[in-house]
Amino acid sequence: MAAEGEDLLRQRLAELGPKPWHASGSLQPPQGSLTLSFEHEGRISLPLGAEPPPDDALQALQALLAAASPSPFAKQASLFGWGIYVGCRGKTVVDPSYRAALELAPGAFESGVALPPTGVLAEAAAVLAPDARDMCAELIKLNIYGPGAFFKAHRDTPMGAKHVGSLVVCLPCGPHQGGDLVLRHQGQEHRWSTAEAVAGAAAGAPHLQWCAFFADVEHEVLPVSAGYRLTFSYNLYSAPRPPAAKAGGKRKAGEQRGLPTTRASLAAAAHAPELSADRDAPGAVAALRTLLADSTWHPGGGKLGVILRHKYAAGLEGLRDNMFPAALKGRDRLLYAMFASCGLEVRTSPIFKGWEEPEDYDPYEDAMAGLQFRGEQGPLPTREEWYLQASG
Ligand SMILES: O=C(O)CCC(=O)C(=O)O
Ligand SMILES: [Fe+2]
Repeated sequence: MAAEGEDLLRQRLAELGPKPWHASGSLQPPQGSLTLSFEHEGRISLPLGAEPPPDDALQALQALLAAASPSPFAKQASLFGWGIYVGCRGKTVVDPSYRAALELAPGAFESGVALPPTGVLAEAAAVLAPDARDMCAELIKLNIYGPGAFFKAHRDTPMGAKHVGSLVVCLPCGPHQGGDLVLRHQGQEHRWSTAEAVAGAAAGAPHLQWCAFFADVEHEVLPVSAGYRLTFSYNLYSAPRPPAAKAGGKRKAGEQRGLPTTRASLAAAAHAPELSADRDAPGAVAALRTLLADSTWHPGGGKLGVILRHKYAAGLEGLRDNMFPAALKGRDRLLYAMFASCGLEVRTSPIFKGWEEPEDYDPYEDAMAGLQFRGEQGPLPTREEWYLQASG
């Protein structure tokens, strides 16, 4: 009876798909704010204007391209722990077969729109970090994608325990083709077509388009086939200001980079799509309640183990003490809500694998192969059972 109940709970948990892991929107910038000033008194006003753009707009664009440099990207040497993502900064390299785009560092330009409006932060926070008291955005760079530019699939460099995700804001430069941002997470794909968004908004006043996603979401910018696609990249932190880089690091405090930091009135995000265990996981909640009501099921108490689906850039203590459960993302947050609403005590129990293991190495599969090889008798432990044992 209890064994059947456990099977049903396992099945219901497996059926839970990923919960919100990206958000997007559009907004009209304050009038006159869509200008970028850069070196040698360069200045460009967006949008570029009629199609084809007037000569002075094209000249300004050429000057912007001349001021920009090829975008490097961080080749990541990362260590993945189970449930926890300990990011190690990799080497930053320029490799045009991986990322062909131009960029301007925050200190190299000024703009009236580099600061994302509070509304964007509040909307992004409502989806990505509903419990966060603060949310700030740290401008990383201005990306410039001309014809042929792209950025292959990657994950952004994890920036510590308060790093929630990335925000990309597309500027209304003019029509472009291609350049979709494709997000992938746990078998799901979301395509953010900046070309369509820009074209859709072109009829009325120019709009800024934005898209935010968790830091562990893989994403890729497909090749731009015509026109120019200008975006700002930001890191989002659940903190009032970005963390200062370590001594000796390239970056000092965010403010010293002249970066915008916004404290959002997050409470204003009234339409926060709060996760509710009863609404979003009714089958799993029912299965768990039935089990809990069964007096033959672990009469003296027991442990249930569920593997986190997201990766977290946090030390062990960070995830266990400071950030748990506020930092939990998407489906992990839902699971927490579900267990807590049934009166269970919930905690994280980190499980590590070695530094040398490849990213897709699964210690469970390895251990099971070992057991089978040795001809062990009896049913093999489930993944959850094995991890629970392994974590002590
Ligand atoms: O421009 C975009 O849409 C994405 C940029 C990006 O992925 C990055 O800067 O890491
Ligand atoms: Fe990225």
